[in-house]
Formats: sequence, structure tokens, C-alpha cells
Amino acid sequence: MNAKQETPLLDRHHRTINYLRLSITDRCNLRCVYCMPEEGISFLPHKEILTYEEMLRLVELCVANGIRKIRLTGGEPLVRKGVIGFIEKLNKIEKLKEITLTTNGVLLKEFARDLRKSGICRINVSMDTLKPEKFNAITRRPLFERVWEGIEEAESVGMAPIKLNVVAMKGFNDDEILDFARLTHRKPYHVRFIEMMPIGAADARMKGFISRQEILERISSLGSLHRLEPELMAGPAEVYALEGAKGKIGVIGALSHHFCATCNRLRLTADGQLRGCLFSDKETDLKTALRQGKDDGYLSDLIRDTILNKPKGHNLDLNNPRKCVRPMSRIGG
Ligand SMILES: Nc1nc2c(ncn2[C@@H]2O[C@H](COP(=O)(O)OP(=O)(O)OP(=O)(O)O)[C@@H](O)[C@H]2O)c(=O)[nH]1
Ligand SMILES: C[S@@+](CC[C@H](N)C(=O)[O-])C[C@H]1O[C@@H](n2cnc3c(N)ncnc32)[C@H](O)[C@@H]1O
Ligand code: SF4
Ligand code: SF4
Repeated sequence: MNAKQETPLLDRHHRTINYLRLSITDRCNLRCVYCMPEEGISFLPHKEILTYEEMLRLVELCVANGIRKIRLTGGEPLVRKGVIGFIEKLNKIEKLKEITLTTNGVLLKEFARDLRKSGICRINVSMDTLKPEKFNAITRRPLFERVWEGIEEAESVGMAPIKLNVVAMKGFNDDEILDFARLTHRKPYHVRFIEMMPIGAADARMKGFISRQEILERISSLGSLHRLEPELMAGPAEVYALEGAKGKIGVIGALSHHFCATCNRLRLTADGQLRGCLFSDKETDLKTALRQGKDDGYLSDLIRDTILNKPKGHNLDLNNPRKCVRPMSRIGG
């Protein structure tokens, strides 16, 4: 196979694969109830984590095989030292059209300006509540103000759009769905409600599941919602707007209305495993091949095989919460 493949690759199910989610660390400075247990999980030893040089080589090969958008994730991507220098290097990869980031926002205030300079124009921030006490209960850390200051700093350095990821949980934050929706009248943010997924620490909490349908119905009480066209290389959100709002409202129906038929993504974990699907533990071990000194052609074949054999979908529903071995914080969402 040719490592310099020019056109985007299709998988066996005729889906174009052009989006890579790259988890740069499994470490995190929060302990969200649906993602990690209170005591945390044992973090991967340093030597198991790809160096930035190794990641850069694998990203270049993914780009040669059709990837055009990359999202840094974690754990929490901003806790890994040297992240700005790494983004600057990614930014030099010619065919990469977009580099972006999903963060919990704890370190955003100090990083926003450098992120913007390094080439990140927009970010997604996880923020499940507008109330400090609830933030402490959800993330198990008292850092609500810091995250909001980070979001405001990102706005003031010109990041746009800023997308807020809200995992919807019955009895926890569902009383704030309308407040989040109203926020789009005041701020140009995209508020995205995510259906809770049965993965890792969330399993025990699935009784708090709220469907995208229910979320949309509740928001409709505020006025008519207009459906908007998806962006190019978009992620899984369906996007709407309330009449006259500055911001947008998204719903990510990961379980009830899943988007596997149009899935465009791969995931590379911090320890160098390429995953075809969030919910499938079938992984391609790029790290071992890389560290054995395999050439670009060999590594490229592994990437192309993973694309070709990407699982068709997840087949999960509320009554079938299959478990993944790898926890969410080691995949990156
Ligand atoms: N089931 C499933 N969930 C996904 C997938 N991609 C992202 N998510 C979930 O969607 C939520 C939002 O993810 P983000 O990291 O903000 O990324 P995104 O929605 O692709 O971002 P945009 O590029 O801004 O559209 C998180 O809960 C992710 O776990 C996917 O391919 N499958
Ligand atoms: C795993 S986190 C990694 C990036 C960063 N630490 C953050 O929280 O934004 C990526 C996304 O996955 C979401 N997530 C984690 N566990 C989830 C679950 N069980 N169901 C739905 N979304 C989940 C988070 O809310 C976050 O938006
Ligand atoms: S969702 Fe993100 S911030 Fe929360 S524990 Fe998981 S990795 Fe950390
Ligand atoms: S569950 Fe798997 S196939 Fe479906 S959208 Fe997510 S990553 Fe893609």
C-alpha cells in the first residue's frame, strides 16, 4: 500500500473516515461521576504513553490516509506538559484542515491565549451545570468558577464557536436544561446535550438516562427550534437554534438516535492503540509496530486495515449496556 494515499478512505460500510480523536493523556484533574470512580483509576505508566514525536508520526500517517480533522482529548488534554508545542507542530501538517480540543476547562484560563496562537480556533468544554454546588458533586472538585473564567477567557481571545458539552442526567441536572437553552439567548455558545453512554463509571447511573427526544421536547416549551445544517466534517450533534438566539443547541443521541451510519472517525489512545469505534475494544496496536521500527508503509497498512474494518455500529440500548474494557477516560469520548 502507498503511505502517501491522497483521497479520503471509505470503510466497508461506505463511510468516509476523515476525523481522528487523539487522546494525549489518560490523566485528569477532575473525577466526573459518569466517567471515573472517586478514587480515580490507575494511570498508565509514562513509558506506555506515546511521546509527542511518536504521536506526530502517527498523525502524519493518518493524514496521508485521509484524516483532515483532529481533536485532542484525554483524560484532560491540558494537563499534559508541552501540549502547546505539540499543537504548533500539528498545525504544520499541510493537509490537516482543523485541529481542535475537548477540555474540562480547568486550565483553560491560563491556556486560552496560547491555544489560540497555536492554531486552535474553537474548543468544546464540558460543563454539566450552571450551579457551583452541583459542579462539585458532578466533578468531585470545587472548580466551577475557574472553569467559567476559562470559558470567558476563551471567548475573549476569539475562540468561536465555544461548544459546551452537557451530559444530561435525570435528577441531577435535568432541572437545568431550560437554563442552558436560555443561555444561548445571551451567549453565542453551542450548548450540546449528550445522552449518557453506558461506559465505565456511567453504568451504575444509567437509570438517570434522558433521551434526546425528551430534551428537545422540553426545550420546545421555550419557543420554536429550527434545525440547522451540519458543519463540514461535523461530529455527532444534531444542531438547532431558538428564534433570535445568539447561540445554538445541539443534541447528541449517542444511544437512542445513534449516528453510526454516518460515523467519520477513528480514535488513537494515549498508549498508541487505534480504535475503529468508541464502543468496540477491537484495537490496532500501532505503538508496538512503531517501537519495533516498522516503516511508514507497514504502519500505513495497519491504519488502512483499521479503517476498512471499522465496526458498523454499537447495537447498544438501555437494556443492553455492553461494557467496554477500556474506560472512557482512556479513550477520550
Ligand atoms: N457514541 C459516540 N459518541 C461520540 C462520538 N464522538 C463523540 N462522541 C461523544 O459526543 C460528545 C461530544 O464530543 P466532543 O469531544 O465534543 O466532539 P464532537 O461532538 O465530535 O465535536 P465537534 O467536532 O465540535 O462536532 C462526547 O460525549 C463524546 O463522547 C462517536 O463517534 N460515537
Ligand atoms: C472523556 S472526556 C475527555 C476530555 C475532557 N476531559 C472533558 O471532559 O471534556 C470527553 C467527553 O466525554 C464525555 N463523557 C464522558 N463519559 C461519558 C458518558 N458516560 N456518557 C456520555 N458522555 C461522556 C464528557 O462529558 C466529555 O464531554
Ligand atoms: S469527563 Fe473528562 S474531565 Fe471528567 S473525569 Fe472524564 S476525562 Fe476527566
Ligand atoms: S458508536 Fe462507534 S460507529 Fe457509532 S458513531 Fe460512535 S464510534 Fe462511530
